[in-house]
Amino acid sequence: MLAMSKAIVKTRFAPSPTGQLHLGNLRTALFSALHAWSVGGNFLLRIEDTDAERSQAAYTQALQADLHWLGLHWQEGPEVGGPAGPYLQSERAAVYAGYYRQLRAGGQAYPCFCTQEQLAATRAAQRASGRPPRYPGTCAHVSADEAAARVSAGEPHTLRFRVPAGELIEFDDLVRGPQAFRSDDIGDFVIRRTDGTPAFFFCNAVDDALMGVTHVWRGEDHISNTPRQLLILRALGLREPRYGHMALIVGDDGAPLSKRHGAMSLDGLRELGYLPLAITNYLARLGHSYAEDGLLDMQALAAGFDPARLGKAAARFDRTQLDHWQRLALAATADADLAHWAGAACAAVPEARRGEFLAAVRDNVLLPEDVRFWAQALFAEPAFEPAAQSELAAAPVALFEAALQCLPAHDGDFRGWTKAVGAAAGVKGRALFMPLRAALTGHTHGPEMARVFPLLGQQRVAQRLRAALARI
Ligand SMILES: Nc1ncnc2c1ncn2[C@@H]1O[C@H](COP(=O)(O)OP(=O)(O)OP(=O)(O)O)[C@@H](O)[C@H]1O
Ligand SMILES: [Zn+2]
Repeated sequence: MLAMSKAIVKTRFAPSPTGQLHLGNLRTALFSALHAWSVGGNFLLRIEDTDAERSQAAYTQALQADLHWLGLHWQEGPEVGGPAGPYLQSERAAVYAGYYRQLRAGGQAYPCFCTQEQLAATRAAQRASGRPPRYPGTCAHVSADEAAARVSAGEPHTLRFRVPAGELIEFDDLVRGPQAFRSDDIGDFVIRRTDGTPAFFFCNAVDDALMGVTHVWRGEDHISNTPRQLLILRALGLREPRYGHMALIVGDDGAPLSKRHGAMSLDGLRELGYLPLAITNYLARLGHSYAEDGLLDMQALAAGFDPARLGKAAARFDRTQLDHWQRLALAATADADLAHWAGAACAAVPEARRGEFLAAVRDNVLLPEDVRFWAQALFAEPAFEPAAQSELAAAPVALFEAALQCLPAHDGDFRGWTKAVGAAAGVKGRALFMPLRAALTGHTHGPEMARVFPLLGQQRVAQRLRAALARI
C-alpha cells in the first residue's frame, strides 16, 4: 500500500541579534511557532548575525532566553541542533560561497565596483529627476575578463544579482492575498557586501530553502523584499516557501516598535513583573482572534490558532489589554509561586508572614510594585490618601473608641469584631466598614479586610485606631 506523504509544516523565527526583543518581534515568533504546532509541525530558530557591527553574542543569548521564558521552545536551531545547521548565519559562509559561485557561473550575478560616492551621486540624480533610486546597471556589462582582472587586482567590490527584465513576480501572500511585482521596478541588488558578508535578501532566502522552511511568517516591513528573494530562489532552483506578511505592532506614537527605536523590550516587561502567560495570551490576540476568551496555555493557543484568522490592520500596543491578561495570569498562579514572583517587593513584610500577606493582597495587585505598595501600607507607615482622610473626618469618634474597646475580645476575628463595634457604636454597613478600612490601611479600597485584620495583628490595629483618633 502506498503511504500518503504529508508535508510537515516548518516555520521559523529569524531575528537579528542587534538588541533586546520587543513585542513586535515576539508576536512574529509566537505566530510562527503556533502555526507549526497547530498542525504538528516544527518551529525553527535561526540567528541572522551577519551584520558584525550591530550583532552581539549577548543579544543572541538574551533572545534565546526570552523565547524559552515565554515557552517558545524551538525544535531545530541553536542549542538543539538539527539536520540543516549551523543555525547562526555567521557560521554559514562556506554554504553561501557555493551558491554565489553557482549564480556567477550562470551569469546571474556579477561583481560591482561602484564606490559608495558613485552610487550616492546616481541616486541623487535619479531623485532630482523624479525617478525612483535604482542601480543603473553600470557594472552589469563589464566583460568577464575585465571583471576577473579587477577582482584579482584586489579592487573592492560587491556581488550583485542580475534581475531579469520584463518579468512579473507573483506570489500568494498568506495574509494579504495575491501580490505582483514587476522585475523592471527592481534594480540589480547586492547579495554580497564588500567585506564578503552576505546581504539579507540572499542569506535569508537561501537559508529558508536549505532549512526546509515551508511557511515564512514575518512583519510586513519585509513584503517588498519578497520578490527579490523569490528571484534568487528561482535562479538557484531552490524551493520557495509560502510567505505571510503580518501587520506591524505600533507604539503609542503610531510608529512600528523597533529595536533601533528603543521599544519596550520583553526584558523590560519581565523586570516589571509581567508573567509569560500574560504576554503570550496578549500577543496571541493581537491581530488574531480566538473563540475562547479565557487564559490559554501554549498547547491550547496552538490548538486554536488559524492563519485564516490573522487580521490585516496594524495593531497598537495597549498596556490596558496586557494588564487584563496579567490579571488572569496572576489569578492562575499558585500561592506557592507568588513569593518568587514578588521578590523584593515583600521586603517590608516579616518573612514568616509573607505567604499570608500575598494570599491577602493577590487579588488587588497586578505587578510587584503593587505588592510593594500594600507591603508599605500594611507593615510600614500607611500613606493616608485624601479619600481615607475624609472618611475618618466624617466618622463619629465613638466608632473608633468602640473599635479599641472591642479589640481584645476579638483578636484576628474581623467579623466578630465589626459586629461588636457596630452594636456598640450604633453604626452599620458602609458607615461602619469604610472608616475602619481607612483607619487600618490608609485607603478606601484594597484587599479584603477579613484577611488584612489578622495580618495586621492586634497591636498594630490598636496603634492605627489611636492614630485615627488623633487625626480627627
Ligand atoms: N513592530 C513590529 N511588529 C511586528 N513584527 C515586527 C516588528 N518589528 C519587527 N518585526 C518582525 O520581527 C522579526 C525579526 O525582525 P528583526 O530582528 O529585524 O527586528 P526589528 O525590531 O525590525 O529590528 P531593527 O529595529 O533592528 O530593524 C521580523 O519578522 C520582523 O518583521
Ligand atoms: Zn557597479
